[in-house]
Amino acid sequence: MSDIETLEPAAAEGAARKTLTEALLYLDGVTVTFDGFRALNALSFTIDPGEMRAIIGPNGAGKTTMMDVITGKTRPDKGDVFFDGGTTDLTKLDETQIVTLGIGRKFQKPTVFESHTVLDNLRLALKGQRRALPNIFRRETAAARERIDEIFETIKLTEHRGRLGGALSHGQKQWLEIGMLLAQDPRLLLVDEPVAGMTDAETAQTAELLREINANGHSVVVVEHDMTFVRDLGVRVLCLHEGSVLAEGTLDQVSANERVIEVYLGR
Ligand SMILES: Nc1ncnc2c1ncn2[C@@H]1O[C@H](COP(=O)(O)OP(=O)(O)OP(=O)(O)O)[C@@H](O)[C@H]1O
Repeated sequence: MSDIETLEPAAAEGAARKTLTEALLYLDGVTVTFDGFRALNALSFTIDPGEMRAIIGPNGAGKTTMMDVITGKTRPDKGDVFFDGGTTDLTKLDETQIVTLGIGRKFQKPTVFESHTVLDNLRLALKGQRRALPNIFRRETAAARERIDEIFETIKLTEHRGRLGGALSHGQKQWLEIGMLLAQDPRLLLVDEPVAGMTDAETAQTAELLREINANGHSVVVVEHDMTFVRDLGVRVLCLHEGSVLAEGTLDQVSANERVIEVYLGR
């Protein structure tokens, strides 16, 4: 056994872990190594059903790798990753199966179809209609139309539905993409730095949007560096560092943690 394999992180201050059967998402001892470098080091945390959680931490802390593990893009070397009260072992599923299970991911950069209308972007994303562009010309059911209207209300783009995706502002593209995720009705949304590059007003509106999505019953994990936004979310915060949990709690608790100040927030 090499030295690196013997290094286990200490339990983080403020950690409030649920048992396997209580948790929507359960990570225990998850380790990912790239060429001998530990991107995740015995990472353990849980997300409650219906919870929204913010994940912060310095560059290279392992936030992206953590999301890659949850979505099946990266396989852990060690550790457990379970969904839905321990019923589903995510390490045994591929990326498509994990999406089908109800875990949706929004990457940092918006990837809407720029040459299609905002409405067609959403139609394409609707469950069962994602296979090919010609699907958008099929007749929509009343239920699908109602769902599209609802999502437009939520993402506040109703009046922009006839515009081309490429004509939207950066913030509007991010909201449209969040709407496209919602069209798949995921139980858990993973959202990576949604407010990077947004104006202050867009940032505030995004916090409101995610709070509403969460209030509608979707669990949400948001990775973000913008502390004003994290404060606006008003949820429990997890700070990652060197691939494991450094601190967990309210934003006030986490930002008062000496180690978090030292490695991330600064004085
Ligand atoms: N495929 C890979 N091969 C080698 N090293 C990798 C790979 N992916 C990530 N890493 C390394 O693992 C560490 C964790 O990276 P990760 O991208 O998960 O951090 P992060 O917290 O998302 O950082 P950021 O805030 O900059 O996005 C980094 O040191 C990174 O260089």
